Amino acid sequence: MEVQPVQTETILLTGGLGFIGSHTCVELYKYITEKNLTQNVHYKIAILDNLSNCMPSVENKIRTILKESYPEVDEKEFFSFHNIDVLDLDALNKMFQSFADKRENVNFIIHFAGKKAVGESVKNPILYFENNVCGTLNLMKMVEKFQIKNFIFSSTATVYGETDNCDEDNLLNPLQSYAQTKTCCEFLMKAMCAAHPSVRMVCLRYFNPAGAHSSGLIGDSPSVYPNNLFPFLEQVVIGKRQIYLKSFFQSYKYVINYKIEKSYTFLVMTITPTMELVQETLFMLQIQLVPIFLPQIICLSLMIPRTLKPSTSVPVLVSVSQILLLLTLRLLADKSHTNSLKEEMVMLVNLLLKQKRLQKFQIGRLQRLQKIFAETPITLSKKILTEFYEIKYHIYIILVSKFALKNITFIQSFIHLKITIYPSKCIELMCNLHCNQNKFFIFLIMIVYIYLNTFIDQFQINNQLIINIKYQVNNKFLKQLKSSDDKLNYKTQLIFQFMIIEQYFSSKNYFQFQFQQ
Ligand SMILES: O=c1ccn([C@@H]2O[C@H](COP(=O)(O)OP(=O)(O)O[C@H]3O[C@H](CO)[C@@H](O)[C@H](O)[C@H]3O)[C@@H](O)[C@H]2O)c(=O)[nH]1
Repeated sequence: MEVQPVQTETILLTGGLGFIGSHTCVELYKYITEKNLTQNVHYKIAILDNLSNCMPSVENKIRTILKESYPEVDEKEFFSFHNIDVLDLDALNKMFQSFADKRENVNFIIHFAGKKAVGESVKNPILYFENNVCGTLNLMKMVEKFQIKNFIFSSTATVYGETDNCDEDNLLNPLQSYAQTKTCCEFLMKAMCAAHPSVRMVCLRYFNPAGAHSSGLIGDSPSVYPNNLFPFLEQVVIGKRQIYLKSFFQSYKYVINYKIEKSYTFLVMTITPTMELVQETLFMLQIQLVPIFLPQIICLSLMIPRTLKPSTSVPVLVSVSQILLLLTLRLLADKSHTNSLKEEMVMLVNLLLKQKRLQKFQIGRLQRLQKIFAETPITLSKKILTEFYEIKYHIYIILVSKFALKNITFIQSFIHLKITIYPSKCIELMCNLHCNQNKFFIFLIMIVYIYLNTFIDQFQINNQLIINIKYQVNNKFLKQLKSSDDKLNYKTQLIFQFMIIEQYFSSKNYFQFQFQQ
């Protein structure tokens, strides 16, 4: 029997050292490695990046993950990095030609290289149009010249404009330069599809992606000022930046210095549903985001180090209620710290009671807490939690940790809503967030899932992971959430991009580029 020669094809990820690109690379590598074992066509991955918004070290971090995933495969053979700018047409030509010469033709491009800061795009449209549109135009020249058949484009949900209804059939309404550059690129792709019917193109219009790889090696770590809330908060946690969080219910602040260590026990989020508070928070965080990208609800998260040792390295200004809640959680998690934590809480409460600017209800609460401290640890924790849950319009999400899984009945005593999560690569990786509650909810689940995976090692989940979320919100919101329960998984505009990419690779016409106006 005649043996078929193995053919090699290269998948090119532009901007592949960036946030989404690096995760795509890792997932794709797993995918191609499986394929390479069974097929006559072998795939290689090449990353092209000009390093303008990423750390050069990401390359090695990706390699580490690849090696760990498949120790038996030599990653150097299947993964290469090229420090090239998409604006440099000569360099692009040379690179594509060199792949062709080696008979490793590029047949897939996933295009992430682009600038993405909305605020900056408004101030500097020329930079954005040049970078995003000309970069894509150059790649289209390569598509034409080297007869590349598959092109996936990292677009954005901002092409829809200020609307909650982001159906693909909607009219596009890009409001700022960033979105306009992406829309331009989409039109260019549409024109290319019309001119070259055999070329398949896909646009991914995602919202705010967030998350990190479970190895903790790669995540959203921009080299410039973070544009998203989560990398911002993460930089606070690692001590790169200071953060000033303020409780919306307690007007004073308490400065606390905690040494932030690598391993975290809990992530607690305080969510507040009004836009004013969002604005206030952003102001506090000194983040400037264009409002349409914001969810109606914003999460403030604070990660808690495994050991709560006072230190001068990272001053974090948080609200008293958060600290108390966190200490309570610590208390629940680790009985050995019970006494010292209890002392810490007592100290905190006493200290707070001495504050001059306390309001009546705050004094009442602190006094109730004082009484609670006299009780046994478990009753104490329950009571404190209950105390916090009574805060109207606040939602506390307790992440289910190893501890919590063991104590699921305890957690269940706080349940109002039970959510089942089907872990999948796609969810772990990232999903997208937009302003409506369904999506927001999925976003939360995703964050919960990502952090569980990232920070709680030995965390075993088989098919289902139940996250219990206790919340106290107004009835309307609650009803809406409940009634939308069934739709949570699929009836959203979220794009789980890896699902898409996988399907894209495996089905011939399914993702034929579609564009409607
Ligand atoms: O001309 C450029 C501009 C950027 N980059 C690189 O491209 C990557 C972009 O990644 P990052 O800034 O982390 O952005 P992501 O969060 O991955 O954003 C992706 O998703 C956005 C939509 O949400 C798109 O706008 C972006 O183009 C796309 O990269 C970075 O490594 C940059 O160094 C280039 O190589 N060439």
